Amino acid sequence: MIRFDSVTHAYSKTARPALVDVDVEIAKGEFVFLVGPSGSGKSTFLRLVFKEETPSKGSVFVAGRDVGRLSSWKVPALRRQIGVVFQDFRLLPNKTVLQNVAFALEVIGKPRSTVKKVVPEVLELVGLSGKENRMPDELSGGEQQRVAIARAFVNRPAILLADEPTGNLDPTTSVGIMRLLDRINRTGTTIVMATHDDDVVDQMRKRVVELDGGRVVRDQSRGVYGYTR
Ligand SMILES: Nc1ncnc2c1ncn2[C@@H]1O[C@H](COP(=O)(O)OP(=O)(O)OP(=O)(O)O)[C@@H](O)[C@H]1O
Repeated sequence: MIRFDSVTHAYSKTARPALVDVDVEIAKGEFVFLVGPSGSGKSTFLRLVFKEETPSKGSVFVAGRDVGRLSSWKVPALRRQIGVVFQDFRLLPNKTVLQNVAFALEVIGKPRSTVKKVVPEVLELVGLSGKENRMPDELSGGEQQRVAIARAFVNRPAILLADEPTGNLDPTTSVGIMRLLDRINRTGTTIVMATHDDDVVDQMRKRVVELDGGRVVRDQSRGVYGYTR
């Protein structure tokens, strides 16, 4: 589903590369944690999948396509296959829970009847039924992240990328978010999650890819967090 083929990426010609000669293959339906010290290249890895950045060398394949060579008019179609969740939720503050999730479908031109049907379904899936009309600032951090996950998943993308999704949450709330991501993964969605959350990684026992200085230094199935910060 995702393949990095000798990928090196530098943000500028003079900068030290953020990723160096990375070879990673992620199959459809896998759940992968990206771990590593701050600045090791985790977010850069995710940005390359999403084509927010294009590799300086090597190729990134998503669903069989070399995303570095994708023409710009095809990028929206690529991004429709990928949901993204961030540490800071990034909800639209002036829209309700329902409107935040519906908006993700409206911008890609889904008919109103589809929006009306699928938004309540996904809000039920993430455990937010009954809170449809709240504003983001009337929700807890965990609930806000559930809205963000609903928004990322409402279009049923093949891939969900999560950059430190539990970074702003307390441990108990984080467990709930991880259960939700696990449930989404069980529907067949491939998940790649960058994290510093050692408890989460150790509890889930999924594949762990560790980066250090932009290089892959460990790739372990049913892995643990495995290094001290
Ligand atoms: N937009 C950018 N422009 C220039 N350099 C960048 C940019 N984003 C990241 N970098 C550099 O690339 C390297 C990798 O950064 P990246 O954000 O991928 O690391 P990370 O592992 O996600 O870190 P953290 O855990 O702190 O989020 C770092 O040296 C960083 O300073």
